[in-house]
Amino acid sequence: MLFQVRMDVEIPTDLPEDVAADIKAREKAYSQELQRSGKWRHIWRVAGEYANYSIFDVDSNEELHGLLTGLPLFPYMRIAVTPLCRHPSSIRDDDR
Ligand SMILES: O=C(O)C[C@H]1C=CC(=O)O1
Repeated sequence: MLFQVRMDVEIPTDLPEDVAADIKAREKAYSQELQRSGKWRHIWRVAGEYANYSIFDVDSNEELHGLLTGLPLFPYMRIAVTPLCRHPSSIRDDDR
């Protein structure tokens, strides 16, 4: 199951810099591990914003929920999820 996910990050300005740096480092490792696993298929920065558009490929809504709530930055994010399905004109075999 494919989902487009938009993540907007809002780290409080009063969060100590070292704490924020640690969370971002753990977020990067978590994200890259999921990308290597194929669960997090794409990630794109929204130009000019601390936000991304991502594509997740998961087995269920529950799995997506678990992955998103496990993000180290989750407490500081607004997340919007859009379910996707194959477009009849797609020429890509892996769009499912
Ligand atoms: O930078 C972001 O968009 C937030 C988050 C998503 C992956 C990651 O490494 O950080």
